[in-house]
Amino acid sequence: MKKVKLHDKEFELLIDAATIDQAIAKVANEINKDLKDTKPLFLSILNGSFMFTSDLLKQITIPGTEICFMRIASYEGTSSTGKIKELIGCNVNLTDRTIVILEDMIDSGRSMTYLIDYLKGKNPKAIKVATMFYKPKALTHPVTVDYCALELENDFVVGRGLDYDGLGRNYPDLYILSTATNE
Ligand SMILES: O=P(O)(O)OC[C@H]1O[C@H](OP(=O)(O)OP(=O)(O)O)[C@H](O)[C@@H]1O
Ligand SMILES: Nc1nc2[nH]cnc2c(=O)[nH]1
Repeated sequence: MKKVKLHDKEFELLIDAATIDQAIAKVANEINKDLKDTKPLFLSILNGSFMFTSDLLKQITIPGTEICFMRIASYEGTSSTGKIKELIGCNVNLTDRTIVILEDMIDSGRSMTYLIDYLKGKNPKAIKVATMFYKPKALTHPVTVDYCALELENDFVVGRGLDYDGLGRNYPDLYILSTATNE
C-alpha cells in the first residue's frame, strides 16, 4: 500500500517492510556477537515494541536469553510526574542482569531517560538500549542508543507497532504523515 488513511489523516509509505526486516537482522547479528556471554534479559516496552520484539528475538541465538515485558506511564492526569509508574511490571529479578531495553521508537528520549533511571535502582549489571527507530534530531533528553535499526527525520510515523490514536500498529511497513493533505 502506498497510502493509508487512519481516522482523519493520510499517511504515505516511508520505509518498506523488507528494508526494516534487513535493518533488524543487522541489529540481531550485532547483539548476538556483543552479548554472547551475558545471558541477556530483553525487556520489551509495551505497547509499541511488540512487533520489533518478535522480529528481533526470533533471530537471537544467545544461550540463556530471557524476555519480559513492561508497560509504563510517566503521566498522571495531563502532566508528567517525572517518575515511572509500572502499569504492567516485569516479574524477573533484575539484580546483576544484563538488560537490553527494546523500544519501537526513541523520539525526545524522555521515556527512555525515565526508564533507565528507574532500572538503575534495581541494580542490574548493565543496561543496553535497542530501538527499531530513532529520531536523533528530536532528542531533548540525552540517551545512549546502543543498537538502532533505522534513523529517521523528525516526522510523525505509524506502522510496525506505532499507532495514530490506536490505529496503524499492524502495518508491516512504516508510513509518514502526508504533508499534502494534513496541513
Ligand atoms: O522518546 P519519546 O518522546 O519519549 O517517545 C518514545 C515513546 O513513544 C512511544 O510510546 P507511546 O507513548 O506512543 O506508547 P505506546 O508504545 O503504548 O504506543 C514509543 O513506544 C516510546 O515509548
Ligand atoms: N506513532 C508514533 N508514536 C510516537 N511516539 C514518539 N514518536 C512517535 C511517532 O513518530 N509515531
